[in-house]
Amino acid sequence: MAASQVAERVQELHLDDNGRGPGSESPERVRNLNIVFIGHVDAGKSTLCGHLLYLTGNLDERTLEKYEKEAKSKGRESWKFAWALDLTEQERSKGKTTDYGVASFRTATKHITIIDAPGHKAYVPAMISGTGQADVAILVISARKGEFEAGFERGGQTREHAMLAKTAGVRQLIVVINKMDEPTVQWSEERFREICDKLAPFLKQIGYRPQEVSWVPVSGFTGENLREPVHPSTCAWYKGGSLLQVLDALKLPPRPLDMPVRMTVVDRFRDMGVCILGRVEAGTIRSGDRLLLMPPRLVVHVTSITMDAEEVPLAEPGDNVKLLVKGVEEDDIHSGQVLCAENDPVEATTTFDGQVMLVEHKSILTAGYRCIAHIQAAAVEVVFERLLAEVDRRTNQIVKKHPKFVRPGSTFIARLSVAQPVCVTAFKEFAPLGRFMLRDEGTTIGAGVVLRIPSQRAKSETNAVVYPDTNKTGADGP
Ligand SMILES: Nc1nc2c(ncn2[C@@H]2O[C@H](COP(=O)(O)OP(=O)(O)OP(=O)(O)O)[C@@H](O)[C@H]2O)c(=O)[nH]1
Repeated sequence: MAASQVAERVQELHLDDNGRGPGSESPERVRNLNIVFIGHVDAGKSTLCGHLLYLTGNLDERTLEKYEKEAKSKGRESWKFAWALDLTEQERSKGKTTDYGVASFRTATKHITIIDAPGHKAYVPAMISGTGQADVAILVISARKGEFEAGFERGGQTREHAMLAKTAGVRQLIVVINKMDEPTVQWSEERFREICDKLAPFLKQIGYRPQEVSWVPVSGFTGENLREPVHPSTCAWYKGGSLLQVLDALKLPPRPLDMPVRMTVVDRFRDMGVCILGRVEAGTIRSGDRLLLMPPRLVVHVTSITMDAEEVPLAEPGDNVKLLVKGVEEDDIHSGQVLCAENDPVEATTTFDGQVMLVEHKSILTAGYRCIAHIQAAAVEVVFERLLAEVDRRTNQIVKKHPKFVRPGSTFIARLSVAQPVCVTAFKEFAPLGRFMLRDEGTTIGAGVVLRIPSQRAKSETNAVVYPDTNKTGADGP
């Protein structure tokens, strides 16, 4: 699905009133929380999303019956909830999500936008775009015998997705152990614990602190423990809240309202004029504002702002919005660009120093190596110009200067250059524009944070290599 179809999808789902009418000004308005569903193929992400929409009144009986009939006619009856998000023919006939789907619902305290990311390996770039917009990730694990194991082993998407979520800066993780109803599981505490015990050390290793992770057993298919806590006659040992209760209790991430505007561009299309889809990372955008599109440095006039198919007067950090704009042509706009405050734009660069964690790579890596860097929604070719230092990940101290090569598993600092200018900032100055992921031949090989932009060295008055805040790397670093 092109991201331009997102708005149509949201409308098709008969969404509830989202409380964002013209009078709903900050700070009283209900705050939005973006949640991405990630996990191995067939873990049950789409089913879970569809069932949550149903239980929150955003998927009516009639539509569900329609999906059920259509699914049955294709021999895929059990897929009826998944069809609420898997809307393309290709997705339905294959039973696989190929691009991320978006919908939203309300809980007692929050407006929640859900992003259903595809699980299949081939669709990781779409998953990266989806995750880049999220505040919270729900890592869906199938408890079914053999399925957890297949997803968690090397090459499975459980590890890769969790790592990508961490690198994309998603601080809160909810691990949903799904398919608890399945005959090989039957709400077994032993199976639940076995999965938690295997996953927890891995999550810690990639940087999630135990207090950032919640664990919830559910059945996306029967709906147990989604809205109401699971009945003790089905599961006597689980004493925590239902998935919606856990979501309701989450703290909202801080919103940098007072910073200059930064909105990452995810897509563009034409609909009564030129439209830009993206996520506000900092500042407040009001209709009537003039912004600067970087890197091309074009002035953009915002004529209206739409969120969840409803016009709103302003957009704040964390909001995924559609801007109707004047002053630019559709062809001027590309994913990965950043809309900025006109008097304080982010600069574009083709060179930056980054601290990289090389996770999976078939051999050693040397200067001159090329791969694809995902920087916000942009995918650009990147070259490792120079290896500057190898770093001990735990202490963040340099262990070797100017290494000739680095091995898989190592953390190092390198000077990187990209084919086209990109908008990045040092991670410690503004984290949302300071992260990147590296992929080669369809595999995620590493992740990194921007340490500095060499041309800006004079400003920082130092020639020394600058590191991310050591205290922060455990939580925010790659
Ligand atoms: N028994 C049982 N089956 C489930 C549950 N959740 C999902 N399934 C089944 O698992 C299969 C895959 O479900 P999907 O929701 O399409 O999985 P997905 O993770 O979205 O898959 P991709 O979109 O391909 O990544 C379908 O046959 C579902 O009916 C569950 O809680 N219990």
